[in-house]
Amino acid sequence: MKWNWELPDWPNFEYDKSAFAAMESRFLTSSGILLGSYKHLDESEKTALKIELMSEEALKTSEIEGEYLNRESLQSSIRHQFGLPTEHGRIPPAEQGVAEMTVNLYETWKKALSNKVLFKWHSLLMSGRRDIVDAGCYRTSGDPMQVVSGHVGKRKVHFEAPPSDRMQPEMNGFIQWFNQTAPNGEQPLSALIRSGIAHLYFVSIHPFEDGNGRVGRAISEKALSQNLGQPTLIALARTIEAKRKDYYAALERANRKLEVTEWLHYFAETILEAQAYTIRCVDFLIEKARFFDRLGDQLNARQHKVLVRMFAEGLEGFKGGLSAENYISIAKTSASTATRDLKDLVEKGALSRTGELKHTRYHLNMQSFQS
Ligand SMILES: Nc1ncnc2c1ncn2[C@@H]1O[C@H](COP(=O)(O)OP(=O)(O)OP(=O)(O)O)[C@@H](O)[C@H]1O
Repeated sequence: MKWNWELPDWPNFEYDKSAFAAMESRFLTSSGILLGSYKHLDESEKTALKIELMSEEALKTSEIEGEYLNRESLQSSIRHQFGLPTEHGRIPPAEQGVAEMTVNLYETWKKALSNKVLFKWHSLLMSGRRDIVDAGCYRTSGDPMQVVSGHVGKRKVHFEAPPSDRMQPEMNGFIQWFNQTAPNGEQPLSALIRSGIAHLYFVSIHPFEDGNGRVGRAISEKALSQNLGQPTLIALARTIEAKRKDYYAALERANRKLEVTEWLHYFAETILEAQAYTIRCVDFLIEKARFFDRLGDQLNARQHKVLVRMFAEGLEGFKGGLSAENYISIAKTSASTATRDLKDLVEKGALSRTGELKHTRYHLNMQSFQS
């Protein structure tokens, strides 16, 4: 059976456009909501959110292929590139590279795609990799480029990409398609369809020796930013990573045909889910600001410190809730003071309490401050 790029109509992808009208309009509406909420944040909160979401994306896009990077180094590197103070010392090359690529993607979203941009991203991603022969250029190896899984003897080939000598013409075609389908191009496409085709089209060519998934996800985010007319902080890689198997399965079902409605459906759902996460992050920050506005002068220094620490855990919250022991260790106080402080926080509606005796746990009571 042939791969998609071996079919006579390659790369003319087909799909049922009408199947995406509702999702496209949901995407645009939610983008408007996001923008509206974002305006409620002050400058320092906006910066914190930007750094947090960008480093999470950099972390997760690497994790998809099993590369586990250091979160603090990523954050530090991103902060540094935005000219913000950092505490971290030397940043390892892998973290530095992906952080630089993430910032470049954010800052140059408007620019047309080109070989040069892709080469730059690739060389950044390959920073510190001595095993890569073709860094910052398309692959040249005469060996087949395959996506495989399993150990030797039980290897399964999920996909084989076009041979290396086709890379430059294939990529010229891809780049031309990407720029032509931009909102200001000759054949504009809607956001979700364009972003989804861009990803599948790019990973089907698989032009680099390594890093194709990461560059492919960056391309999809660039497409979304261009269609929205502003840089997105969409948690795409985070959402893909959370259901990594679905991602591989969706690609595998799509790579032998040019009818891509099913793939686009998977990808559009993923983008909407990613966008919903970003909205929750913004809402969380707004809620946090309201929470402290409301309670600020009623809190003692220990209570304030512990609540700040709980909020630092983000949307996922303090795993399993906060215990009295956690309070004692964060506030550096005695058991009796912790008991009194915690009781007071529950009475003030700042925390809710679950469990009894040594299983007692405390959770941020965000809902109680919603108007
Ligand atoms: N069946 C498939 N058909 C086409 N593309 C696939 C398939 N399965 C996986 N892929 C893509 O190939 C990528 C892996 O490509 P590659 O071998 O270059 O590793 P990588 O570049 O290190 O990946 P990543 O950037 O995600 O870490 C996946 O992330 C995915 O985007």
